[in-house]
Amino acid sequence: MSTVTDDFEPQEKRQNGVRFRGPVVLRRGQVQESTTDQRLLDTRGPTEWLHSDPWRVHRITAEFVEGFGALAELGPAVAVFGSARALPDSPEYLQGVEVGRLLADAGYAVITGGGPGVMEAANQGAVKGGGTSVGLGIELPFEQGLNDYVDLGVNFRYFFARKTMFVKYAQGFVVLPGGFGTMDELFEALTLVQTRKVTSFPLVLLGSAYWSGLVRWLRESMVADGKASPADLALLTVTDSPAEAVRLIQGQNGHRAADESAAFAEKVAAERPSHHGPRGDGRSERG
Ligand SMILES: C/C(=C\CNc1ncnc2c1ncn2[C@@H]1O[C@H](COP(=O)(O)O)[C@@H](O)[C@H]1O)CO
Repeated sequence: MSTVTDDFEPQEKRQNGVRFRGPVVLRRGQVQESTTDQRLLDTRGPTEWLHSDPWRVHRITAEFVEGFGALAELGPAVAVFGSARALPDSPEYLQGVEVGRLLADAGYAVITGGGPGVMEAANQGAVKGGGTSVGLGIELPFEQGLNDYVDLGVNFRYFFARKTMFVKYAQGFVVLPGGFGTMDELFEALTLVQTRKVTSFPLVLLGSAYWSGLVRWLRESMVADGKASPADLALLTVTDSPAEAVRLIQGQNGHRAADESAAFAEKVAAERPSHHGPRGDGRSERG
């Protein structure tokens, strides 16, 4: 028989092997060792999950609604991606802090995946620069929670809902060295720009030593083999300088985010108390 309760239960949290589901605390054998994404995608699981999928749509919708609601008034923002495994004294972490700070200086809110490594670094930089530090966390089997530098955080169960938020609320991506997660985020954005689903969306790769091998492969294999065009490759810019990365973002956005921030703040103030104004950045709506 199909069960609908799971689709409306509150967000789950896990700490030291204990699972918290709203007011419910689960220990030992009661702890369910899978995430919502796993249960949605796992066709080998008990059939109740398959029958309850139609009801799950409500929870997916709620995740979009909560994300849109939390980020609607963010103003100009840039997403920073990179390895969850970068250690605090690594060059990547230090560059993440620097780029987060410079983006904040330039008037951008900084959006990350809210996790450790480069995400934490960029959030730390945003805080240091006096900017808005945003983390869009994801429920993972080895969940670590939002890093301490996230000031505005939203936790997602579904990767696809979370990914929509990055593209919808950022004006560009700065991508530091990373693994599968970083590649996923980079190539999703590349595909959206290539197919003109998103326009004027700078994609800056920070760290030429790491990225040049990938760019070479894209040019010498993918483009050479006719699987993408040289113009598609030109959508990516590689730099070693966080300052240059921010300039590239500003250049493609056509104006300084600080100007937009001020205009946006005025617009929001004029529209209070409704708090439901448009994005105010002059860009078309995404997602
Ligand atoms: C693996 C570790 C922690 C995992 N925690 C994460 N929290 C939030 N977001 C994450 C996490 N891991 C991956 N992501 C997303 O993918 C990108 C980084 O993945 P990569 O494979 O490390 O490149 C990142 O931008 C996130 O959006 C700690 O050991």
